[in-house]
Amino acid sequence: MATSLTKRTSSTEHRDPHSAPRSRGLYISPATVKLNHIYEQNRQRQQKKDGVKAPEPTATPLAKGKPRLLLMGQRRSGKSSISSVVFHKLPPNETLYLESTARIQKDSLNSFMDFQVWDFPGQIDIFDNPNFTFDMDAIFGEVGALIWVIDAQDDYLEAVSKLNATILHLQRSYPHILIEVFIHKVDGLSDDYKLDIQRDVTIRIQDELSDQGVENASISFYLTSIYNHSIFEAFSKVIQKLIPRLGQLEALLTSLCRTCRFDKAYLFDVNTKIYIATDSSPEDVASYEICSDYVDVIIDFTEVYGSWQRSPGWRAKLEQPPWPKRLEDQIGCDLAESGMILSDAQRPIILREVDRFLALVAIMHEGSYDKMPLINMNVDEVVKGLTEFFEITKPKETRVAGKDSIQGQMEQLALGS
Ligand SMILES: Nc1nc2c(ncn2[C@@H]2O[C@H](COP(=O)(O)OP(=O)(O)OP(=O)(O)O)[C@@H](O)[C@H]2O)c(=O)[nH]1
Repeated sequence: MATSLTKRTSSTEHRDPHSAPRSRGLYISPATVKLNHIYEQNRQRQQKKDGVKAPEPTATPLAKGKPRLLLMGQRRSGKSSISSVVFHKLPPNETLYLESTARIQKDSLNSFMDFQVWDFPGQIDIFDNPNFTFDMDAIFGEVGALIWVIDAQDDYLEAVSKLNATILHLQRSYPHILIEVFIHKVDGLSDDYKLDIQRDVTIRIQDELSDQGVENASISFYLTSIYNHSIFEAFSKVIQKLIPRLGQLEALLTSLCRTCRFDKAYLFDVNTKIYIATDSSPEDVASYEICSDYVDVIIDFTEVYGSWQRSPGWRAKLEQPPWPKRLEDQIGCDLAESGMILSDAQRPIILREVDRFLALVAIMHEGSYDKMPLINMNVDEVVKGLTEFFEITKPKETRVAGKDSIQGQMEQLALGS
């Protein structure tokens, strides 16, 4: 069995939102469609309430953009570190040298779903700043989720009260925005203390909001640190909320796990190690960690060997007995695949590339190797289903172009090429 996965082809780029749209700007993801719909609903509701004609949006948010995640919180709470570690693979220790952010940092991420991550400077209080008036629509109009970062190693009372003020503002004008609270830097804190902080922060926010008559704000809390997998898990859960028809992806993975008797299956965005879907079995941190480390190993391996061209002589040698077959026919699938056995539990892990951004990673049962042909067949079908799932959301012209490029990638990757 050969090991191969495409190189990191998705790019993170700093892009001015006012710059000319890219050719892929034509691509309208369902998440964007949903956001646009909510945006329009709010605009009309506001218009009815105020009795005045709300301004038509200058350009539809749909045409402008991609779902946006906004990172906010106090100075030095860890926003830039989170964005650098998750989206730019900065080693956590190197975040010590990050400078304070002075302007909004905008990252456009081209992945299985195009989205933006904005890092908002902690030194600016957007709702209480006599020196500036901000264009709230430009900042919050397309936001799918606001991630509020609280430094758990510091006095967090002020951060909580600013978060409360922000939620109250957003509830009025942008009630569709999901509020995701990262209680951050929990590394080095005892488990009991972490849970105490989480309970305290939750109660303070709920009390304040219910005093103000806000009962149904959508707020979630996560304990995070850049020094372990928790930040990737938290981001995974936030991103999943922005994926339309997530239930169908989960159903596909659940049925794969049932058919092949897998312990757990994840669909990973290989560049960020965010999992965008998993099966419905209970969450298991250890499984996520091992699968995510495995994706890392494969990516590193591929960066070294991925574009390695085999010489005709070497190829001929590989195609001789005891395996007298074309190299392409010696493997279970024509895409990239990889397998590994965990030495402690004897549970093999299977990895299969879905497209250039996504990989299916699953933990199998002990002894599953006997049933490999059957498992490969089922995995093939699920990979086909997943490819279709992401393909049908693209407009026709993007679909054709995308297919070509994926095909090109696959040709390169066809084992041994
Ligand atoms: N222990 C620990 N330190 C962290 C963690 N995340 C970030 N830090 C540290 O926190 C400090 C501040 O991080 P930044 O990312 O610059 O904070 P920021 O919120 O972007 O700050 P502003 O740009 O001023 O708004 C850095 O020294 C990081 O190394 C974490 O999970 N654990």
